[in-house]
Amino acid sequence: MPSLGRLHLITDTRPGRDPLAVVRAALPVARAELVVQVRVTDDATDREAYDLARRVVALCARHGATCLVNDRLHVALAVGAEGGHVGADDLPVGAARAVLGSAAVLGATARDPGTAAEAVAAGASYLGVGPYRPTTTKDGLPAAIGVAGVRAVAVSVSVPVIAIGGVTAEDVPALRAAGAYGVAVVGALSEAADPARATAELLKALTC
Ligand SMILES: Cc1ncc(COP(=O)(O)OP(=O)(O)O)c(N)n1
Ligand SMILES: Cc1nc(C(=O)O)sc1CCOP(=O)(O)O
Ligand SMILES: [Mg+2]
Repeated sequence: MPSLGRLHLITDTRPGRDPLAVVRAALPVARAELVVQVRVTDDATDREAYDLARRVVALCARHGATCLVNDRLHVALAVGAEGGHVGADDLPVGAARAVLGSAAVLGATARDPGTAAEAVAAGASYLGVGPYRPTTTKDGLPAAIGVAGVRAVAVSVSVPVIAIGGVTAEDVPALRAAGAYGVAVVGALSEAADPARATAELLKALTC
């Protein structure tokens, strides 16, 4: 299994965004520390997801970065992505592992230690833990879990914890101190005036 990057960039599904432009800006800066998770809206077609993921896989390969596909594991397999990410509404973690195979990177969403333990036992190779803060990027999330919620999961598992939800570079020291291995962001890069510079700031905070 490839070693996991610490900075996870999730593609922005909101209208008017250009996810590939953000990926292109972040890749040369973060290289192998970057994991790009291709996430599309629920109403996007599989063909749309495939076309985006295929392009991201090609870009990541040039820079030694990792591409994962959110939810749609058949798309991950079809484009040759390194793996995928699943949550409560997706395939169960054990089924996702069976689909992707033992060598794949498989992320699972966990908001508490109990769910985290189940996900790891079922084959998750990392956990997405949040929402750390309230965020406007995604609707329908439960209340923010804060540093304490991230720490509660991080101390309970042996796989990397990736904190998600409203994360900025300023949050990274506290999240690392709480045991997070890395962070996943949408807005911190997609909304940045200079996504390459924002990538460098996040990376510095994650690796210093
Ligand atoms: C790194 C990371 N953590 C959590 C999530 C959320 O996944 P999920 O709960 O399945 O929700 P959707 O992203 O599918 O809407 C994630 N994608 N990545
Ligand atoms: C896709 C996603 N999942 C979350 C969860 O907590 O499950 S938070 C989130 C969006 C993260 O975007 P931003 O960095 O802009 O807050
Ligand atoms: Mg999901």
